Amino acid sequence: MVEKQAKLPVMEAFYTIQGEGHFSGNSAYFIRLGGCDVGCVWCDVKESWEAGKWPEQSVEEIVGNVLKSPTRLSVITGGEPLMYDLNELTSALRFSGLQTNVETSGAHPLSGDWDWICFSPKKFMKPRAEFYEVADELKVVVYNKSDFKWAEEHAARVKPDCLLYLQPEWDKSESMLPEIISYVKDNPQWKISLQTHKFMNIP
Ligand SMILES: C[S@@+](CC[C@H](N)C(=O)[O-])C[C@H]1O[C@@H](n2cnc3c(N)ncnc32)[C@H](O)[C@@H]1O
Ligand SMILES: Nc1nc2[nH]cc(C(=O)O)c2c(=O)[nH]1
Ligand code: SF4
Ligand SMILES: [Mg+2]
Repeated sequence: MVEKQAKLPVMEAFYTIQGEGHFSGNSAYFIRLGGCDVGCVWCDVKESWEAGKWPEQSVEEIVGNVLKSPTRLSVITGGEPLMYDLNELTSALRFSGLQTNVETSGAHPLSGDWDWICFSPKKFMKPRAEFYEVADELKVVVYNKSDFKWAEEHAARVKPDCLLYLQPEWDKSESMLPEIISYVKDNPQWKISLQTHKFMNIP
């Protein structure tokens, strides 16, 4: 019997520098899967939302492209990548010696074997309870002052060793970055994550 291979809608796949969070500054190969139903009003990749717009690729094709780059770090993002069962993709990536990192809102069931889970919960769709157990990094986007209290509610639920990041919403940076700086000085368990790729003008 021939096993059916999973196909996934790939919006784009690119070799760049991880711009955000704990791995910021590391070279990384990004795989951006199309499709998201979370609906964040400030989402910086709204064109990803409609899954049907993007060509489907087999796991073999996806991994083959990653291996053309010299990096050993893969980052699966979207869209919301966990709208799909990612077991097959992550096993193939790991089999090829790649580190598997994911960027997720946690609004869909967890699948896949991950070396690093960046959990970025959203007000627009309640995250699932399992993500608090597995998150390596909690990355809360700060859009207004009420988001600090909201961030603490999630921080109270993650594992004690989960790293805590506040990331300014890109268009609100001018007003919110000073607030974030002050908050982190008063609450040093938090760190700042900036979208450094946007300053570097890279993908
Ligand atoms: C585009 S999302 C894709 C992955 C997943 N859907 C999620 O939201 O985590 C990648 C990261 O960018 C963040 N992000 C999206 N729009 C942003 C914006 N306008 N400013 C700052 N961060 C943003 C998200 O919170 C998430 O951490
Ligand atoms: N360079 C770079 N770093 C990133 N970190 C998270 C991103 C994402 O959109 O998931 C992202 C992205 O789009 N580009
Ligand atoms: S969950 Fe992620 S991809 Fe989906 S709308 Fe929110 S920021 Fe955008
Ligand atoms: Mg991005």
